[in-house]
Amino acid sequence: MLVNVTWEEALEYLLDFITPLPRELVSLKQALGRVISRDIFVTRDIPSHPQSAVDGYAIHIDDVGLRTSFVIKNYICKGNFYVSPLSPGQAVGVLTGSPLPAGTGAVIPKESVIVDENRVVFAGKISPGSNIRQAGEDFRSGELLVKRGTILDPGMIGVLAALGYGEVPVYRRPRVAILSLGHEIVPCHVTPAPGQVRDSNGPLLASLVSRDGGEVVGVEIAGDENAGGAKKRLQRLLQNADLVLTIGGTASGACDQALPVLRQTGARPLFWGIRIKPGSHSGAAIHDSRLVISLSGNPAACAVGYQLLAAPVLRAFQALNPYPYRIHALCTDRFPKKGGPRRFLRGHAVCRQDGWEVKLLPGQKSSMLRSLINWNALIDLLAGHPPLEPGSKVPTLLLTPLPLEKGELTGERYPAHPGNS
Ligand SMILES: Nc1nc2c(c(=O)[nH]1)N[C@H]1C(S)=C(S)[C@@H](COP(=O)(O)OP(=O)(O)OC[C@H]3O[C@@H](n4cnc5c(N)ncnc54)[C@H](O)[C@@H]3O)O[C@H]1N2
Ligand code: MOO
Repeated sequence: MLVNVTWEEALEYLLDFITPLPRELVSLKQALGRVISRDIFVTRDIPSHPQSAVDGYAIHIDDVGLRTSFVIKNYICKGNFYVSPLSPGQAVGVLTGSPLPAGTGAVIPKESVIVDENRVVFAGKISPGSNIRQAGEDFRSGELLVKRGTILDPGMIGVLAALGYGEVPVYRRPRVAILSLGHEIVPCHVTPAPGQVRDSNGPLLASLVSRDGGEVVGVEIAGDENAGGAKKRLQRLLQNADLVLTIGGTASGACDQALPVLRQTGARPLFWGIRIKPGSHSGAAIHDSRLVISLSGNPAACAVGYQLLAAPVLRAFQALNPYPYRIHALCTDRFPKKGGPRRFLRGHAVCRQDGWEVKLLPGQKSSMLRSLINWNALIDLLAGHPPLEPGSKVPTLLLTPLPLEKGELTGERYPAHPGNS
């Protein structure tokens, strides 16, 4: 077992054990946020045939811009989509989206014509192709639509539905079990007795896992079970999970049981201890082909350990790029501590007109929960760093998938009312 490794080394040891999970078909209704497991091509033109863009009258190509009066041949309406080709001098009444008869050169909107019994008169100007949606103008058959490894978003789901995909091929979601090992931990709905602590890390990790595309298959607490009980619990969770996250007991105190319990299950430790703060006692082990990542019990250390170790693993299981986005951001606040190991500070990053800015969140002790509110970035301070001053540029990891391009502000959400100033 390797001890006190760098974060990069820890990550590579973990990623070396991961291959993308098997593929499965899911219904389009369940596909939002899932990762597509093979390239998907457009299977037919959209629209599949020329269509009218307006309610009006289709006229022949030879009449466009020349003739003003037409004989109404018939109407394409609900239940009557077939019409024989148009001839010069004829008009066919159409609705928005109607297929157009062969020979159509333009569609005149109905508000621009005068209808007189079986004739329609149009005195305005119209050019060839007006008000016609051409076949394939939106998507062309054979075009690459969604690349393997893409996270499906609502727009893609709309296009897949238009193409008739009832199901799509995706990578299976990683199954993740969460186990709190601390003897003092009780479920969050329980009023804790003196010395007991509500389980906040379990629900925290469960929501991070769900947000990152994982399926939470258990959130359990070993509580006051003896080591044998915790071992059995972990063994059972390992049977149904690709990844188990244990919480607490990572330091080397008398009651710290993460590493001993892992060893009792027959898991092989990969590394223990990382040269970072918080999360310095995190470790990992492998059991058959299942991974266990042991995170600190201290809430902020647990959350940072998750982002640095577990989130990349979840992405790798789904064939996504595992590494977090790195930006350089202007830090708005002071952090007085200096020196010590590489430190990850919790921050809130925003993209301003002139670049990224990161605010240091209050409550940076690893025992505190406060910095997890509005948390979307980790400021990465190298070992031996000087105090952080406002206005310094800092390497920062982004924790939520955000577009990296600098956005233009297109308007104000709540423009100031002249009377309110
Ligand atoms: N003598 C030393 N003591 C400690 C060291 C050290 O190096 N030497 N390291 C400190 C650091 S740094 C950290 S981080 C923690 C690591 O603690 P463990 O991973 O062993 O976690 P526990 O001792 O079990 O718990 C720590 C803290 O977290 C609370 N906790 C645990 N589980 C949960 C949960 N599911 N939900 C909410 N809170 C939880 C627990 O009650 C403790 O308060 O060790 C330091 N000590
Ligand atoms: O490892 Mo502790 O997480 O440094 O705070």
